[in-house]
Amino acid sequence: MAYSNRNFVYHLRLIKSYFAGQAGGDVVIKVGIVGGTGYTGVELLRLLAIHPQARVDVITSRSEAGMPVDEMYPNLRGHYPGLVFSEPDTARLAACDVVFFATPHGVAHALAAELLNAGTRVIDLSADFRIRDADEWACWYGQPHGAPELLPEAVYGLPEVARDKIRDARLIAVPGCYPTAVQLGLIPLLEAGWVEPQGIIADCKSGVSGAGRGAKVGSLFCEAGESMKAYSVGNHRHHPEITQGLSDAAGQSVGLTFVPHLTPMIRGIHATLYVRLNGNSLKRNDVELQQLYEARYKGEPCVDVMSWQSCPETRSVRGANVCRIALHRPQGSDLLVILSVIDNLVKGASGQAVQNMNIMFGLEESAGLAFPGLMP
Ligand SMILES: NC(=O)C1=CN([C@@H]2O[C@H](COP(=O)(O)OP(=O)(O)OC[C@H]3O[C@@H](n4cnc5c(N)ncnc54)[C@H](OP(=O)(O)O)[C@@H]3O)[C@@H](O)[C@H]2O)C=CC1
Ligand SMILES: CC(=O)N[C@@H](CCC(=O)OP(=O)(O)O)C(=O)O
Repeated sequence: MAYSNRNFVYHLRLIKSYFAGQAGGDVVIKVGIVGGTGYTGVELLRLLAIHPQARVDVITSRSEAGMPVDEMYPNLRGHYPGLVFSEPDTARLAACDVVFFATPHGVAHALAAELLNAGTRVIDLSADFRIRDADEWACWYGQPHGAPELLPEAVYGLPEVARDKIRDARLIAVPGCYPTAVQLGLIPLLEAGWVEPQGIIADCKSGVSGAGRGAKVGSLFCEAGESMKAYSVGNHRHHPEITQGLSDAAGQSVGLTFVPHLTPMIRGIHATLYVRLNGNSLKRNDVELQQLYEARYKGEPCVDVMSWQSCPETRSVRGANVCRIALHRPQGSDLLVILSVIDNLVKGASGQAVQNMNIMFGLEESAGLAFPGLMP
């Protein structure tokens, strides 16, 4: 196949960013964000405000075009002088090194190819490229897949699994919030083959910001502020995404019951995961189980394996790009309970997106992300 001009531009940018990263540093990554007024969009702005090597050049909103960013979000006052929301404009976005899509499903389908062709890398926070099979995506998302030709090159951006692929990727599908908490909680056991791959139960609780900023009756304070409810029992759209990741880890298809709940907190995901040890692994003691997790996540900057039988709190990861995990084995039974917590807007979305950007551009993986959670 002929080496096109587009490929040349892309590889030139890649080489420049790689060497700038190796040089330790003074590279400035030009960032565009599509969907800057939503919760994941403003979280990207908060994180990138203190990022040492990124500069937000373009931020879009159709409804707030013309509005200064720090007028809409006063927490950003002083951080983005002169930055104004603008209508999505592909030419301006294509002048960026990387564009984040913090938009509803379907938007990245429509715009990603043009940006990639211009040599801009794309990090999509929506589910547009998370499921490998276009027909399965269409089935769960209720619309035809808008860019099936891009699926083969899309990399599922869970750094703890796909770091090497992320490094060279042009198009990243940032994992969903529930899928991040569930996969990180279960991957060590599934990779090791120590648990029954059928009969996995993921009982998950989410804060209300998971539903986005758009006005919805279910997100009103009077509806969600002092109440808790399960929803989409057995048919949530994250089911195929979680199953895909867990099956990859297990090397065979897994059986999963996934029950999400809406809880009266603003941020946070708490996943309580139930699995049964299989045949030979029944003999494993608590120390071996704990060591499995500690070894699997050794050196991972964004995963914290807590001590045996700890109870991680969502507030301990509030605002932080961390997944905290703890293991329990009730009364020495064959049942293991794994607790996994993240902030849905950080490790579950925007923080993980920035982590991917850091890897793609050869920066320190936790650049701009190494701060603790907010307690109380
Ligand atoms: N909230 C969360 O915890 C998580 C969210 N995600 C995913 O991230 C994405 C964004 O979520 P979230 O920030 O919560 O969503 P919001 O509803 O809060 O914000 C959506 C943003 O997209 C813009 N937008 C909407 N439609 C279009 C369009 N057709 N073209 C261009 N821009 C558009 C909106 O601005 P405007 O209409 O003014 O253009 C707004 O800025 C979603 O796909 C979501 O599923 C992933 C993980 C966690
Ligand atoms: C509380 C709540 O409503 N959560 C959302 C999931 C978060 C989200 O935006 O989904 P993606 O990760 O697929 O982008 C939901 O259940 O639909």
